Amino acid sequence: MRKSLFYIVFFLCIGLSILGFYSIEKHIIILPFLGEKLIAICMTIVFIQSFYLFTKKDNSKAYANVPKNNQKNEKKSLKSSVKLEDVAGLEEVKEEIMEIADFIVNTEKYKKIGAKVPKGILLYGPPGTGKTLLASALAGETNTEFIVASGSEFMEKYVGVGAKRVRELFEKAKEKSPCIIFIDEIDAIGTKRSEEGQSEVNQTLNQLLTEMDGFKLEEEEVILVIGATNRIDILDTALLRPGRFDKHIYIGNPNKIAREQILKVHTKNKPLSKDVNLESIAIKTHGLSGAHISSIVNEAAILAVRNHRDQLIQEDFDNAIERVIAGLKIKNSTVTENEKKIVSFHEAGHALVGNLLNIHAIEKISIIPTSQALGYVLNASSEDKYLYTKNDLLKKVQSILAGRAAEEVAFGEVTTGAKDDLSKATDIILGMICEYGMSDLGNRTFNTKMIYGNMKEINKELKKIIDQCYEDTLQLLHEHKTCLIAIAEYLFINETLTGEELNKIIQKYSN
Ligand SMILES: Nc1ncnc2c1ncn2[C@@H]1O[C@H](COP(=O)(O)OP(=O)(O)OP(=O)(O)O)[C@@H](O)[C@H]1O
Ligand SMILES: [Zn+2]
Repeated sequence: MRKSLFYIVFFLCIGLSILGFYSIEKHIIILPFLGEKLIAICMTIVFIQSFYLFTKKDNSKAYANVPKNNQKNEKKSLKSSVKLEDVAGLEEVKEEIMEIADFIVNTEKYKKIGAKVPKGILLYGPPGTGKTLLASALAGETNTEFIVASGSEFMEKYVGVGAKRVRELFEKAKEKSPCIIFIDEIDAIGTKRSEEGQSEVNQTLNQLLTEMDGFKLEEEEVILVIGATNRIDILDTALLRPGRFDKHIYIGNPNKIAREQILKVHTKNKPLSKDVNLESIAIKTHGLSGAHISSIVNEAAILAVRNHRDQLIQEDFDNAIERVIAGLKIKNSTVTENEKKIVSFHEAGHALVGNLLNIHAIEKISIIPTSQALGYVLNASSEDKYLYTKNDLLKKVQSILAGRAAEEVAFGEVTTGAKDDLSKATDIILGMICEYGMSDLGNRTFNTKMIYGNMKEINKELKKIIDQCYEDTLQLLHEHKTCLIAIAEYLFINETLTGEELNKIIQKYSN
């Protein structure tokens, strides 16, 4: 509106000036009010407007280089045909997703009672584990529009373009409500904001935060934003706050049972020969993701065609596994059977000692490799504790050393797998000696200078405490060796173990 008024005045003034000059030149009166004064005013206005037009920062030029289809960021929304039955394994996650589906389908029910419908869910975990698949299954189950975007497509070298695209994305979503926006690789826009530089990243993230805070939805409108990332650790904490992505769901690599289920889903429409044993394929694909398994099945089918067979045989799968694993070269992607056995004992040791010394409730034990470790014990979050007795700390050290001790009890020798454990145990004991006055060196602290001055005594004390803890742990594990073996065997076969299953095994063997 303001723009058109600008041009009306501009052309009107040009017209009047031309008419004015013409009438002066020809000595005729075209318009009675068109005197020299008015001509001068019109020319001044034209001059000012032309000056403005030439000097104005031309934003449209900046956008001109942005590829045409991106300029409008035309996002297609679509109905997803994926259903939860297409997502194999991930039983607990599926349950959570079904609860969220109920929020979307029966919004009224929740709004009536004053319950807030979740705005954002963050799915995080290693690549290829089915995050995208889950989001589209949620859209499929609820029959809602599904808008897919990727964090990287909001990143442009032109400042402001990313923010504009985020705005357009949400406008589109409001039109399509009820709708699910899926933003893959959200870390591309959601990294921690920097003080200076990277203003494009900052602006785009700020826009996303504003949109999520502000989506002022009409009564019947429902928009759910699902973000996916492999790197939750680098996300800006502002994104994870309540009201934004406040629900975080971890999606890890599948265990053996889940891998077998994924194999079943992906071989459903493929002719398999009788010799194909999905369980044995599941065992051989330890540490691989759902995406890897899907490509193994596809590779096996290609091999069958190449060999002029109309059925997939076990050999096709074995060769496909080799090819996929060889092509991966990912650290920890798969471990040998022997390593898997050692890791089973190592993690069983941590879990058993943690339980026997009553340190913390255990939620889950896993020997599925991640990029950080070959296995892990996940503690159930208990209430925060700020004060520890000397005995608490010694027990903690024992549970940390229990991985290595279990290796020694089972195999008579230790591996390099306890590197991190040793460094954690050392840190705790150094704290006991130098910060908390909990050693035979007395009720005192040591500052850095003093540590250098008393290095020998501190080292001696450290060795004494850590050796004693290790001895105690070894003894405890020897006493409960049958139980240790039972846990390790269960882990070896099933790859994951819940706290409940662990308690059952311990109860069975400790009587
Ligand atoms: N649980 C599963 N059940 C069935 N198929 C799966 C499962 N997990 C992964 N897949 C297969 O792997 C493919 C890739 O999965 P998806 O794209 O959902 O992974 P992602 O976690 O989003 O990966 P990224 O983090 O790399 O984006 C899927 O299309 C599917 O074929
Ligand atoms: Zn360990």
